Amino acid sequence: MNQSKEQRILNFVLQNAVRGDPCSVLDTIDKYCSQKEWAMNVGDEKGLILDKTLEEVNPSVALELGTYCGYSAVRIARLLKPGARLLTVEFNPEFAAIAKQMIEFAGVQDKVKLLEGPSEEIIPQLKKKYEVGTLDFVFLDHWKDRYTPDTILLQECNLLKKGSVLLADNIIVPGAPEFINYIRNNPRFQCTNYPSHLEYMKVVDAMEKAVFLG
Ligand SMILES: O=C(CSCCNC(=O)c1cc(-c2ccc(F)cc2)cc(O)c1O)c1ccc(O)c(O)c1
Ligand SMILES: [Mg+2]
Repeated sequence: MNQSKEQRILNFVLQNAVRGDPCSVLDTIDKYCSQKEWAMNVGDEKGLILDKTLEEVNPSVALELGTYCGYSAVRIARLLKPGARLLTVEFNPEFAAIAKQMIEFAGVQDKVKLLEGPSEEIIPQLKKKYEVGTLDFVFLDHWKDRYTPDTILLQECNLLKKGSVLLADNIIVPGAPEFINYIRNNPRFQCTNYPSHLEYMKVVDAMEKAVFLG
């Protein structure tokens, strides 16, 4: 059976990146996806916005919604302080299997817990089943029409505290208009827009940061 694009990306990393070196894994994925096959990783340009936000927040507990091949999980985990951890949620079992191998090859598996299933089922389990108190940082990069309901669910589950930071990918492409309307008109969030480009393309995109005010 012919391989999926995600399997081809993983194989290219296994054959060309340095095991245990997260930066080498990121550079290798970016090289493949800009030169051979486009894929929906946050990428190198928006990845810098993710890096800067993480350096500001320096989270102890981070959540990612939408793991895909594990590019942003590796990107986040490489910047976490000792003892900090990332929980990443992936709905698609094929993507989760690829991401698991990608995370292990990069050597960040001790910092990352990959949770397979729909975010709406996993978020309500975070406190009891995954021993989460509150989340310092949340990266939204899954179905764009889930950004708003999952942000509401995070609040309902008391997973956000004053100062928790949400960072959302793809504000313009594919777009998350109802999320932007919700979060910018919600007095409990302080929002900042970061113009950028769609990964590996000249197409305009943006990220949105939203700080929970408590
Ligand atoms: O992972 C998923 C769903 S698929 C990945 C979402 N991401 C995108 O769709 C996505 C798409 C594009 C893009 C595609 C075609 C274009 F022409 C242009 C842009 C770019 C991105 O950066 C993206 O992130 C998931 C996880 C957990 C759940 O609980 C759940 O329900 C779902
Ligand atoms: Mg994205």
